Amino acid sequence: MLSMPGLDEVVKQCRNKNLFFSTDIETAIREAELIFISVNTPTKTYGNGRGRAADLKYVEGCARMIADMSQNSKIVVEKSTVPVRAAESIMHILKANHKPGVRYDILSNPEFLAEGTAVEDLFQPDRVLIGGEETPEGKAAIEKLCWVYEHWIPKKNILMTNTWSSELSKLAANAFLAQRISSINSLSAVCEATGADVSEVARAVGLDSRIGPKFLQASVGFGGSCFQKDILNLVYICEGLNLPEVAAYWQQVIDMNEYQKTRFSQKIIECLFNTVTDKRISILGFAFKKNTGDTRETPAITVCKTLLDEGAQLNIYDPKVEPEQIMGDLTHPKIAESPEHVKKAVQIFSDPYDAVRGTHAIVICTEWDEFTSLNYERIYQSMMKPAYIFDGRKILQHERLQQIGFHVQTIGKKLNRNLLTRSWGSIPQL
Ligand SMILES: NC(=O)C1=CN([C@@H]2O[C@H](COP(=O)(O)OP(=O)(O)OC[C@H]3O[C@@H](n4cnc5c(N)ncnc54)[C@H](O)[C@@H]3O)[C@@H](O)[C@H]2O)C=CC1
Ligand SMILES: O=C(O)[C@H]1O[C@H](OP(=O)(O)OP(=O)(O)OC[C@H]2O[C@@H](n3ccc(=O)[nH]c3=O)[C@H](O)[C@@H]2O)[C@H](O)[C@@H](O)[C@@H]1O
Repeated sequence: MLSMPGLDEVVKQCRNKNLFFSTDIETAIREAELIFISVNTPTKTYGNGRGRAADLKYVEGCARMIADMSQNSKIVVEKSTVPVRAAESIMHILKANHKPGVRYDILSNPEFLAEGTAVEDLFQPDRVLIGGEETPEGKAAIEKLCWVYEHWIPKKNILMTNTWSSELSKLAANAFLAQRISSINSLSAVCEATGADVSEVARAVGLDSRIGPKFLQASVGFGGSCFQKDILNLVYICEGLNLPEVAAYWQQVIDMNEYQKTRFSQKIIECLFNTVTDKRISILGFAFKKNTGDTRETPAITVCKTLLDEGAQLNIYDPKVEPEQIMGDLTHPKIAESPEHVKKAVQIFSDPYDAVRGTHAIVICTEWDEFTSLNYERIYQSMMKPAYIFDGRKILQHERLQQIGFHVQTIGKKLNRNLLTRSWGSIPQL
């Protein structure tokens, strides 16, 4: 994880008391009673299941290390997000390297924290989930892990299930969360075409206690290292289980997200008189959400790529993402046909006012709080005219911006007083 408010304090309090960092893996494994495997499980980029299945090579690497180095019994905890029945593969590796007197129990204990609120989520999780075998030994292992959490979490909030339910629940939780975003984003297109306001719709729908208000914020699309990866993994599993209808159902959540990112990007081009060639556009925010410097699967990449492919020049500002990261993402072989072209067309700024000066349009890609309190009168004066703002996160005061003179477009709301377009559907002809 790249950034975590509150983590420094926790580390300062605990370091060298009950928290020790070491690269001596052998000793660490030998001394541990419980071992958490928390390594990355990215989408496979090669071979069978490429682009969809979870790559378990790092998890397998850990299992082999544990098998090699253990001299007494271990409880191995799957903390990484894994496909259903991954625990079986881990157990297979551990058992194949059996040593006398060494017994392994595998538990699934998926992580539900979100980036930016990780420490908060750790202290006050909605639930802790522990899955294990329904044998006396399995139950004893679950109790041991439970005991760790009970130091700060009431036992009633610790849910115990069988291993496969626990593994699947993690994928299911992410799929449900992403599905809500895709659902509201699909309705944002309907709102723009009809005059309904997606925020009002989300509020009205979310007040139904059976639905609830969270995760109904329409946006340029969801990003982050997990939603897409985990749903692709779920789809892959369903296909492997010969459940094509179920696979297609969840695939649609990803497809809708792609549609939303593309729709927003195309809207920018349409509004800027159908051509952005040689126009300079400022991108405010590059992280996949606020309070993190993480750019994995950030929708900003799609927006930037689309504009760059159309010949635009970009000024990019993000308060937390390192310039090398932004350039690396945009020149990645999967994104850029010509990295040299991208390097010439993109400038990265450390000040938002410098980033927007002289540009034709501002595109908000991340909901950083600081973007709401910028001096937009000053910004307007410094921009090319007509000056456009595309608010992909619905965080700005649109009427106020229109009073200043901006042409404003956002997600899920048809804003009046735009020069040439009334809705995302109408393409101005020059
Ligand atoms: N990032 C998040 O907010 C959440 C992540 N998860 C899951 O947690 C897992 C880890 O995610 P991230 O922390 O984001 O990944 P990450 O890629 O940021 O970190 C994983 C780390 O594991 C290290 N690693 C790989 N193999 C290793 C080995 N054999 N020994 C020691 N270290 C090794 C990598 O070098 C890397 O530093 C994934 O399965 C993810 O789906 C679950 C909930 C939230
Ligand atoms: O498995 C994981 O890695 C984690 O994935 C998500 O956490 P995270 O990706 O850190 O961030 P979220 O807050 O869920 O946001 C994901 C994306 O959805 C977008 N989003 C979120 C909520 C919303 O209403 N609308 C919306 O567009 C965010 O801007 C962001 O791009 C889940 O929320 C965590 O519970 C889970 O543990």
